[in-house]
Amino acid sequence: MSSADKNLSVFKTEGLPDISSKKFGILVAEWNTEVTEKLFEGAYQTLINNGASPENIERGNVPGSFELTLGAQWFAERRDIDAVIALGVVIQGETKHNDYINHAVAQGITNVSLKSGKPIIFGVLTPNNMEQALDRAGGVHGNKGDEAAITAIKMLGLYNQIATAGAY
Ligand SMILES: Nc1c(NC[C@H](O)[C@H](O)[C@H](O)CO)[nH]c(=O)[nH]c1=O
Ligand SMILES: CC(=O)[C@@H](O)COP(=O)(O)O
Repeated sequence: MSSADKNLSVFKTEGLPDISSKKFGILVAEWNTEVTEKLFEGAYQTLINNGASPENIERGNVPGSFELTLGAQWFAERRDIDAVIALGVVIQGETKHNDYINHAVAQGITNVSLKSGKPIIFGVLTPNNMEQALDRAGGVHGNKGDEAAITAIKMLGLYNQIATAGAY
């Protein structure tokens, strides 16, 4: 299913957990900032709209998407951070460089999530061109930042469910 079939900003909010005390790290890559800033705004506002406190959302900037993994590890190592959202836009160029970045970041973020036991959300667009990027940053296909934020919230809810069930 592609983004054309499932809008990134359309999701159910029933049954979401209380995140008023949860703390989020949001990493933003500094390449293609005309898009990454839209992703950040989407992620930030979605967290606020669903109960997060502004003082519990901490932003960090990284030079490029390749650095999202290490930034996510640094955030995840902090005891007060409950979830991390990693935002970037890697646009296909003339060479295979984008492939190497995309695979490295996807695997790296997965590894940090498994190592830390915390939700580390892959909010990275990997478009062929700028038009496709903008379509997924508040355009016709919604905002990847919205999706990343709601994914973080849902994973925190799943953790509560699983951890609570095993508490007795
Ligand atoms: N071309 C893009 C990059 N390239 C930079 C890398 O992410 C990295 O910072 C560099 O290779 C040094 O380690 N980054 C993006 O986020 N988006 C691009 O389109
Ligand atoms: C993903 C990138 O780093 C990309 O912008 C590099 O472009 P190119 O493959 O044309 O060198």
